[in-house]
Amino acid sequence: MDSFASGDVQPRDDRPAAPGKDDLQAAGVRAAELRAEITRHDHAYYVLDAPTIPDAEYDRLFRELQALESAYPALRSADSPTRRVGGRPLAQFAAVRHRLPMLSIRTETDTEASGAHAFDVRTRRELGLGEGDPEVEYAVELKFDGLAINLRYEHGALVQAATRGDGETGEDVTANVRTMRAIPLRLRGEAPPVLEIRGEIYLRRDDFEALNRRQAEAGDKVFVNPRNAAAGSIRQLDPAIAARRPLSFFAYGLGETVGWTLPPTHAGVLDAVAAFGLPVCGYREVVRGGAGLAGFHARIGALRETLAFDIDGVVYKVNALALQQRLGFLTREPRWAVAHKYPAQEAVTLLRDIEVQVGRTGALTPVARLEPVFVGGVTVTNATLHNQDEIDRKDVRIGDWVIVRRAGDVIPEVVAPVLERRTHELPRFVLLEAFPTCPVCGSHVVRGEDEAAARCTGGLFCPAQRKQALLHFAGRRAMDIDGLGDKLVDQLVDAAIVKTPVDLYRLDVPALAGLERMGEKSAQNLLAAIENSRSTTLMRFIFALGIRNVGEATARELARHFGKLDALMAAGVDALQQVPDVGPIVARSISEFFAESHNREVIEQLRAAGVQWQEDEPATALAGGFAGKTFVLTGTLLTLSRDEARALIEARGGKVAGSVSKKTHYVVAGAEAGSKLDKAQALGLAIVDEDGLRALLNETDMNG
Ligand SMILES: NC(=O)c1ccc[n+]([C@@H]2O[C@H](COP(=O)([O-])OP(=O)(O)OC[C@H]3O[C@@H](n4cnc5c(N)ncnc54)[C@H](O)[C@@H]3O)[C@@H](O)[C@H]2O)c1
Ligand SMILES: [Zn+2]
Repeated sequence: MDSFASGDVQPRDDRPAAPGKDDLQAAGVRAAELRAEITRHDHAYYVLDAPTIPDAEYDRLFRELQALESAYPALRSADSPTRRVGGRPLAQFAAVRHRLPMLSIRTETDTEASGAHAFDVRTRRELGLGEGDPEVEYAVELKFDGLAINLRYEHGALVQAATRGDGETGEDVTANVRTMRAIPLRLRGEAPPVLEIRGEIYLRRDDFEALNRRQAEAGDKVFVNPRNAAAGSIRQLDPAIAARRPLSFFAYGLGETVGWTLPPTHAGVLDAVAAFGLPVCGYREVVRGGAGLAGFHARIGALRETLAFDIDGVVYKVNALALQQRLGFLTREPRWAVAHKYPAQEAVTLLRDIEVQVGRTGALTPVARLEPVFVGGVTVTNATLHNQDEIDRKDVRIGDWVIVRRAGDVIPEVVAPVLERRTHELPRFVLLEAFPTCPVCGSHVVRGEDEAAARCTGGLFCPAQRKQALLHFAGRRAMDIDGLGDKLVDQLVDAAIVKTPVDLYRLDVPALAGLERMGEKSAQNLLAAIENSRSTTLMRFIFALGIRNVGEATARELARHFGKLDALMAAGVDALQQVPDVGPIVARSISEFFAESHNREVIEQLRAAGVQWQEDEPATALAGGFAGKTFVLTGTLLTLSRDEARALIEARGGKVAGSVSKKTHYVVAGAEAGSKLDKAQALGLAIVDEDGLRALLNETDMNG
């Protein structure tokens, strides 16, 4: 077991009375380990904008080191990460020496209201306030999850924008920041000679998702979270790229000011900053005492998920600037402010296994079985992996350490594997290999080219799909069983009275009598409706089967084309594609459905139970000469309109498709044929002109 998993040490404020020599030695070894580890993560996070562990894990390491250093003062060293802010600035940017250092904020424990009260108690103590003294006033705001920036305005004009860097020296990112619409190039109103405004550059969640979609489509790097996307956008060298990134900004404080009379409170400062034309977040208040802080923490916690942007907590600041001055600073943080975080939404744990869940429509969702982990306020043991594409994209494998995310009431998900902790090669997970058959019903599992999900094909039989299948079967446009709605289907299935549609035809009054709110009269009505449905049409019956991709219109065409159910059930993919509107995807769904023996059994049982319809002779095509042949029409034909050409081809059993693919048999090219012709040539397809088409038509007519 390595350091992340064992990093559960809580900070200790009181030192042990007399640490033994061995303790000190062990603590020294651990502290050195932690420093190396933290330094590595600092680099990944601050310099590369690409962290490899969740913040909560990092915070745990950091607190453990702080606790060790406070317990064993001998271990303190000036170069410890606990003494420093942020990371080293990148050398590609010009260095900016901050007039006033840009610090970090102390973080209070994330347990309920205690963090709020602890800060209030400490502040009162440090200000020397006693019990009789009034409550301290605090300005409270959100802790935005982005990147700190210092904006320097001289005589109202933006002259420089700098990152925090290591707190003393930041990076000059003026050119990039100038492209941001949220940041005014000129202040409104009467501006002082020097005014430095500090705030956070961040990305809204929707902007972040759109950005990642664009990145993925362009084959570019996808960002882990909005914070890293914002930091990566500001800290790159081409302002044209920064200009295309949808960055937002909130001001939360000041740097150097010259020639400006400051308002007496922090809240007043933010009002003034807003009046200068900078965005200031509306979620801020002035409250009193620990209870006031705790109240704000709870209010924001409740609406956190509904915000348009990520926050990781709230920030409490002593409101009066005079008191802020009295409190002053520690090495890396002011004494007058703390961040009070919310329970972490991400954690690292072991992926023990991948199982699948079968949904109401037969879709198989891979589910991660996890070593239990506390995240987002609850213990999580399962998380969704969505589908095979997501597993491939994230490259998640059984045996990996994975980052798990649980935000609000959202289903926990596996975000990514921690690749650096994959110590030996693990096999890739392939859902169709792990689950060739449905774990619920044993029917075979398929995955269409058109969709991300793998599916159980046993639609009529599979217990997971039972309710959905019965509802569809009984629907008005299907078997039209009046009175068989959601509630009744739930009752019948939950009481195991009905498993497949066949069981409907075996119901009687005694079986129904036991159900809640089912009187004798309604039982009889239902039975009459079921009885009525025994006599139906082939089209309704086909539709009622609930074959994927087969709607009412397709069911009608199938019934017309095949005339008999057995002919439809025996048809292969090619024969199915002769039916109007049936393309390869629909043909595949149909043939997979009938290939599943569980479905065939249910159909046989339905027929045996007396479900019947009128069967017809198959509709015959004029001539079958073009059967199985796909044509694409392009350009203008001389004597035929497109519709006429199409009708002639279809009358002979051929199909006309809209686009050229490897599966196209003939491309009919008229005058001014464009890209379709180019593509046909590139694919080496048979290309005919209008005369050629006529010749083909004649030929089939003679042979047919
Ligand atoms: N995952 C990793 O590998 C990794 C590595 C390093 C740091 N981190 C994370 O970075 C954070 C520590 O970094 P930090 O020192 O920048 O501290 P911090 O981000 O927790 O707090 C200081 C920063 O908060 C920001 N802030 C947001 N809203 C504010 C407001 N209303 N008022 C004032 N400031 C506000 C400012 O940018 C300020 O610089 C932690 O959350 C830590 O988990 C993670
Ligand atoms: Zn199944």
